[in-house]
Amino acid sequence: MALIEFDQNKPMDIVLIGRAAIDFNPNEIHRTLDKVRTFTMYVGGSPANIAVGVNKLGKKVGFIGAVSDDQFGDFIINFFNDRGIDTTQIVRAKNGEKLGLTFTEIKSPTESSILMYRNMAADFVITPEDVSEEYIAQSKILLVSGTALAASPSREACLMAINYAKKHGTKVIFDIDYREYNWRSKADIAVYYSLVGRMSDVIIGSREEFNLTEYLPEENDVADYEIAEKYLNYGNQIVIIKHGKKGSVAYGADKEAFKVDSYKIKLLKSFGGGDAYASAFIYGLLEGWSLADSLRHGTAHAAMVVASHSCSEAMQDAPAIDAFIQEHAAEQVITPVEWKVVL
Ligand SMILES: Nc1ncnc2c1ncn2[C@@H]1O[C@H](COP(=O)(O)OP(=O)(O)O)[C@@H](O)[C@H]1O
Ligand SMILES: O=C(O)C[C@@H](O)[C@H](O)C(=O)COP(=O)(O)O
Repeated sequence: MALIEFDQNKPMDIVLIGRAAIDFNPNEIHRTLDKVRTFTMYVGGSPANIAVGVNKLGKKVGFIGAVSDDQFGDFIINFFNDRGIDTTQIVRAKNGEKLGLTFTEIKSPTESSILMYRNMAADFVITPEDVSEEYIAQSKILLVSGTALAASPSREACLMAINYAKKHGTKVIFDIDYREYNWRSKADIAVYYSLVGRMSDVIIGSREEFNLTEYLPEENDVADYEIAEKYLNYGNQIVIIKHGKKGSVAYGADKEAFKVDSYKIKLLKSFGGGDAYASAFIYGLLEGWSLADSLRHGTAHAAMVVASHSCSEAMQDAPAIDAFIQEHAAEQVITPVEWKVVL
């Protein structure tokens, strides 16, 4: 019995609301950004990466967002259109707002960082009026990406989208997706993240992101399972807490809990894993797989993408992920654990 039952009469598999942006990843690696001369330009933005990932896995994907009215906005829309990702719900910023740009830094074989240029970001101009109730009603899943809650009217657009999803039985996945830029305060983060977390069906976030959701200091003694129980009690079916290269823990409403180790790979960059994880995990849910199989697929996909130069263009299809899992069959990454496991 799948943890989450989807309405198979809904023709769209997932619609995502949030930012589409651009990643400029350095071609010269293992040096600081000020020493880089050339970059490769990729579609970026966590929800856009997830959209590309779920699309690559063969699912029907739509995107709700706002992009700049310039060549960078064209790049996003053309990239999505070329892959069959529906762009009918993407609007153009009207007052010169710019597409978010992320300059990534691959400092060393183990250390990366991202530098975001998000002044007058176009993705924040999506309004509640831009959100179509009918569009959301015909999708099995709505994914809300947390950074879209950082400013209005994008914040209200997300809450409107959630209202439509709850009205029409569309499952809500909250990818916490914290980016420091644009938030007024940590209190605002806690207000909006916890609000959406009380309305979602699945929450995915790093432990740092859950600390922000709970308004906890970085150093605290709250265990993962305590946070998970809170959001399961609000009605979530699954809570996933990611811990970087240490892996993740997952808690199901059916009281199953799993510790998930990372696969051993040659790391190229430490970002991109979360979006790959989310896309392949969601694919597993849509396929009706067990929690464990969906977690394995997400973890394998994450490993493949952190070993690659791109995020969006490194997303894999199902046969490639299955082959990776076979090649790494000796690594038993999934362990059923006691509910109160501490990573
Ligand atoms: N160094 C690594 N080697 C292998 N897998 C990794 C590594 N870092 C992250 N991952 C995988 O990517 C997933 C998400 O990474 P994490 O950093 O927690 O999220 P995010 O990328 O959203 O910040 C992890 O749960 C893990 O499965
Ligand atoms: O989310 C952004 O705007 C930056 C992303 O495009 C970038 O690829 C990245 O940081 C990936 O995010 P992650 O998967 O959460 O590490």
